[in-house]
Amino acid sequence: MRLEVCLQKSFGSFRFDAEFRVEVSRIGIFGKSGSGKSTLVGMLAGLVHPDAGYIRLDGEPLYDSATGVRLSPERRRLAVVFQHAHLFPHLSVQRNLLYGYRRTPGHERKIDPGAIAEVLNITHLLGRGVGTLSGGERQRVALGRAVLTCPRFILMDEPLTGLDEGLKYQIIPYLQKVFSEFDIPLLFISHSLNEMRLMTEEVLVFEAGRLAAQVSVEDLARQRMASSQVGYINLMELHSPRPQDDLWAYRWGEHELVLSDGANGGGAAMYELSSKDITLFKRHPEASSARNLLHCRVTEVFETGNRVGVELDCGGQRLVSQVVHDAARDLEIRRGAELYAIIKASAFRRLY
Ligand SMILES: Nc1ncnc2c1ncn2[C@@H]1O[C@H](COP(=O)(O)OP(=O)(O)OP(=O)(O)O)[C@@H](O)[C@H]1O
Repeated sequence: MRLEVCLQKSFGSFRFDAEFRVEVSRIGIFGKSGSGKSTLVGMLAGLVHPDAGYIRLDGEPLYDSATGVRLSPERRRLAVVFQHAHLFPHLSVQRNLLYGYRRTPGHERKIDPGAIAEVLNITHLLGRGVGTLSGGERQRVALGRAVLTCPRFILMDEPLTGLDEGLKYQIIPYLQKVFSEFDIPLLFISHSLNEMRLMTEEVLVFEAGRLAAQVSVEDLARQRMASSQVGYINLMELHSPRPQDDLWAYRWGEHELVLSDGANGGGAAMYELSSKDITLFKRHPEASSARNLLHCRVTEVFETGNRVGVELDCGGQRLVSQVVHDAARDLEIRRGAELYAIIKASAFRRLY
């Protein structure tokens, strides 16, 4: 997908004014409350009328103030999923799901309703009224309904905000599966960095209606490290745990990691580990209460506020740690240096 945008819009003293071009299929829109994220979504979807500018999708103008093109929301063939699912309360889950599908011309219907219901794990809910659904189930139905219209891309405006942490992380694997299996481009709005990292590749950062940066999601995570209380969050997908005393052992590249919070079921689980919870040693420490001692090599050193960010290669796996400048000097941290990283079993937090 190629999306080219140049838009201006004023609401009283607020002015949105941005120009960008993206060619990846998972785009993030990141920014504080009031920075203009929903205004952009509204203009892309055709729900908010811009003052001037253009929107081109794969070269086709959806809006162009210079030539007078202004496609209606239906003709843009984009789908929007909002924070609140906006399901039709008088229709069953099945009829909600099929609402857009039935209105989509036959030759554009590329996705089987049964397949999407299965991926979203809502097959058992099809006969139910939507009033009986949990928040997470409602969002899965809303996403299914959007996907079944076979849109050219899906705009998700803070779809997980308002759900509690546990529920949010239960839904993310479903979202990931939908977007990888059905190959639909995604524009995902959130002010959660973790959500961005799990859902997108490239991020447009908005500040007060202006595009402040267009960066890879990894660069965004590093840039935010200094201002975040939790530093850099290492996201680690771990598989097939093995019980070890009352802890869990996971193979991780050439190493084995020992965690106190092991996943039941044995499938893939996503963990987060803060850069602040990794202690570095220059030499092998003889004994430690921490259960994880990893031999690693420094692959990159970068400044992050008044700390030094240290990217490590730990037996083929990547980890980002952080130290103060004095510690970086004592440890003689530089690219290629060999170090030991120590991590407590309790430092890993399971997301899903
Ligand atoms: N229809 C409108 N009329 C007047 N002002 C509006 C309208 N829509 C948005 N605004 C203003 O435009 C600014 C940007 O709003 P917008 O909803 O785009 O921000 P946002 O980044 O999506 O915020 P949030 O994260 O809180 O949803 C805000 O100051 C908002 O009050």
